[in-house]
Amino acid sequence: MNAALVADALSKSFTTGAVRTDVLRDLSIEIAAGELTLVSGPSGCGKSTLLAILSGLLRPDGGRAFALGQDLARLRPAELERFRLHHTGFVFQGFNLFPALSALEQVMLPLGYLGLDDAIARRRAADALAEVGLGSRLQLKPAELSGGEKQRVAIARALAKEPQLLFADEPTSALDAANGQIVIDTLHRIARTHGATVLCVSHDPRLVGHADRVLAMEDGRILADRRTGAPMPA
Ligand SMILES: Nc1ncnc2c1ncn2[C@@H]1O[C@H](COP(=O)(O)OP(=O)(O)OP(=O)(O)O)[C@@H](O)[C@H]1O
Repeated sequence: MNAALVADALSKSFTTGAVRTDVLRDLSIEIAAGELTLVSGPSGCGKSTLLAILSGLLRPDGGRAFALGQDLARLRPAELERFRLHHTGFVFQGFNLFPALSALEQVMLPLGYLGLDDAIARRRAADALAEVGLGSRLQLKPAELSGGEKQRVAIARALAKEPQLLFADEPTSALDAANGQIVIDTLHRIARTHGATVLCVSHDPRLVGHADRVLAMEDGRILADRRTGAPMPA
């Protein structure tokens, strides 16, 4: 398999006071390139922790995490930062937008960190916003956008970097059914048309039918792993 992400016997615990919680227990999984993989499971089962380790935000206690063939533990902090800047995009539940910036400026910002010149960044950002259906909303600030539109700005911001890896943590949980549907269709289309590997963590059952593959997690382990044969979104 052409694996973009590999978890190899990952373990992770958190200790708060005298209480130790084993969050991941000897978890191994390979995530194929170019697919939308959904990690589902009850609250607290370790989904976000798995995503944080595979995206290099968090170090495991045991086992290894590989992204695009790179053993993340072997990267020094600055190298890891560069790897994440160049190869990964993130979409979070809370959108993480800057209140004072327009949709276009939000999307341009990380392109500036990548060193793109202003005109190229502007064009790429406008293209990404058009791709998520916000071509006519470029100048609006977060307060002027609906929840679904804000999440689509966040997706455009991740997409404009043209990352090989896109991580989404509960991207639809703050949205109503219709907007949640648009967001998941958009993520699915990104996986198909951009060849990006999308790893999405959610306990939203609406998402299951839209993923290529669903990993059901419980108590720090993968309990079930199934392909869904999801249709290509329109
Ligand atoms: N930094 C931390 N310090 C202490 N405990 C933590 C930390 N991060 C996560 N945990 C604990 O680890 C467990 C798993 O958390 P995680 O966020 O991975 O679960 P989840 O499946 O994503 O849950 P949810 O669906 O509610 O977001 C929880 O019990 C949580 O309280």
